[in-house]
Amino acid sequence: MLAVLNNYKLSSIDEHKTFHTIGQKLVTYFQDNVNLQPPVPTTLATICLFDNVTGKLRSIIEGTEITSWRTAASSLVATKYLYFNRIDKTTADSVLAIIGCGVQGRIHAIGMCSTFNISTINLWNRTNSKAESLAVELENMKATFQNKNLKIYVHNSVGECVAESDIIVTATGNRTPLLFGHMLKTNVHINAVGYGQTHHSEVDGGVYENGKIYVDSWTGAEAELKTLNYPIEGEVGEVINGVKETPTQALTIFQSLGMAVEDAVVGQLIVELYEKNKK
Ligand SMILES: NC(=O)C1=CN([C@@H]2O[C@H](COP(=O)(O)OP(=O)(O)OC[C@H]3O[C@@H](n4cnc5c(N)ncnc54)[C@H](O)[C@@H]3O)[C@@H](O)[C@H]2O)C=CC1
Ligand SMILES: O=C([O-])C1=[NH+]CCC1
Repeated sequence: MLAVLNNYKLSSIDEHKTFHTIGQKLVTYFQDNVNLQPPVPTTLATICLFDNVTGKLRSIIEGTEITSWRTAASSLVATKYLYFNRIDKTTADSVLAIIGCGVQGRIHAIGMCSTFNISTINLWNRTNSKAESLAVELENMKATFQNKNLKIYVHNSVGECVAESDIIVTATGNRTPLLFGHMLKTNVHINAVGYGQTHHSEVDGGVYENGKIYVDSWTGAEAELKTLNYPIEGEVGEVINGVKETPTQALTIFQSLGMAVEDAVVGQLIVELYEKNKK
């Protein structure tokens, strides 16, 4: 995944300076890593930054943690613009479902509950004990969440987990659909994050058929969603910029692909912070 970005600002570093970045991320996904002792993350990443004048390698950054946070951050932005902007916020009492409680499921749960007024979180994982562990961790973090009275439930089936949920995150490596239309209530937003056989493996075609699909990047979608046989409405960025209207339809899907620009910019920020603190 290669990114070239010119003329952008990192206001937390210097609001007047303009940055130029060439970055590349290498990412691997080895599902059996969880069975090692001690376990190793299944998704591992390394980010390289290159000098934009000479092309010379400038920094190599451990990118696993960056991948987790930037992926959850994209889903948070998508949820804000595709879901929270279409509902009546005064009566909003949103219920979140996390399908797959690994690294991504955990970070999405923490990010969503820290950012939005989530009253209930429903958890499901193939191995139930992992969902139970996340439930304990979230219980201990409640004081830091927007809604301090958050209710946390662990479910034995995906259907039970999503039945009352408004916002759903799918973050498994499942190669066949787990989420079907008949399981969903109306007015739901889905963040489809996991990569199985394809990016759209976790969600059944019937859900895509009845929903409005948004992506992080058209370029990514052209390469990585060739087998998705349903129309894509637009990029989340196009909704943010007002090029596309905020959806009013009840079912929206953010098909998360992951963008190299996210990794390159966060990588650049970390290098700048490192160099600033060295001085
Ligand atoms: N869209 C994006 O930008 C990104 C997507 N991903 C993808 O998200 C998914 C999750 O990544 P991580 O949380 O890092 O992995 P992880 O291995 O930490 O978590 C995956 C969870 O899903 C469960 N799971 C795995 N295979 C399953 C299956 N066949 N059926 C049901 N449950 C299953 C596991 O029990 C585990 O708890 C992966 O497919 C990964 O490739 C990861 C990073 C970025
Ligand atoms: O953007 C990314 O890092 C990934 N997308 C799918 C798996 C990892």
